[in-house]
Amino acid sequence: CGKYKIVMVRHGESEWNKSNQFCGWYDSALSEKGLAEAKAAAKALKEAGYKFDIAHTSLLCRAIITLDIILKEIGQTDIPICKTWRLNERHYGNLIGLNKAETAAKYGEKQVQIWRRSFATPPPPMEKNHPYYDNIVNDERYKDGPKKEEFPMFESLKLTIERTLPYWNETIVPQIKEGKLIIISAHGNSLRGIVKHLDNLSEDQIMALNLPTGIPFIYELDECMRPVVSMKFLGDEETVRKAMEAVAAQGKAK
Ligand SMILES: Cc1ccc(S(=O)(=O)Nc2cc3c(c(O)c2O)C(=O)c2ccccc2C3=O)cc1
Repeated sequence: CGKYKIVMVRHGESEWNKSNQFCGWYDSALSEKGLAEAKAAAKALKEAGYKFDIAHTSLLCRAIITLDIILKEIGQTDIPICKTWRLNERHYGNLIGLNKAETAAKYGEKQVQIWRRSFATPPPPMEKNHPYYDNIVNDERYKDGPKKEEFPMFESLKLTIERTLPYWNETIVPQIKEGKLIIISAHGNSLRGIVKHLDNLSEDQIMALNLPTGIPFIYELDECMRPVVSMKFLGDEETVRKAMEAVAAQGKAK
């Protein structure tokens, strides 16, 4: 087995996921289903009996509340919680708030297909007249970063990964090496950045990987931070089997 372990979990459905709207840095709450997914993740972690030393999460409440539900369930609400914009979901720019039909109507099906398949092509920047511009850009939760002049108005998956990995390498890895048992509660695309890095996945491989929501997974790492166990899902047999099948099937999807 590996020298080190780390637990990660992708938060569940948000209200804007439910209404099929691009969410990104908009602070959409967990839906009832998303809360239930957090509770299921919490039960799985309680079963597993991990004693965490520290937790990391984003500045968005859907990830923070998922973490809170987990820590309450396992009776570890006293551990330090580090919140960082670097674990935020990808910033979908001017698409934030649009649903599928509005996106296609505004930018065309062809452009949607290009964005859908690309690693480095960003969505259009959020404009000053965007309905949620002030809500996001002027939120005081960003007082400790990113700097005003570097505040993203859009992110490709590439840009998202490039701002998540420094946090992994400079903050989380040293804590793992100190022997801390860590839990990360974050988002589909920020967790993709960590998984891509750990398993040395290609751009195509990581774009094909949609992490299941509300199912904690473990990485066991050797002393050089190389995975000896990758993405081991936690939960009842049925949940774990379905998650593994879902991830395996994506890898094959052409
Ligand atoms: C809110 C929403 C819009 C479009 C869809 S989709 O059925 O067309 N599928 C889809 C669409 C996209 C994407 C996607 O993964 C997807 O499944 C993207 O990743 C994406 C990234 C940056 C800009 C635009 C997109 C994007 O339009 C699903 C949900």
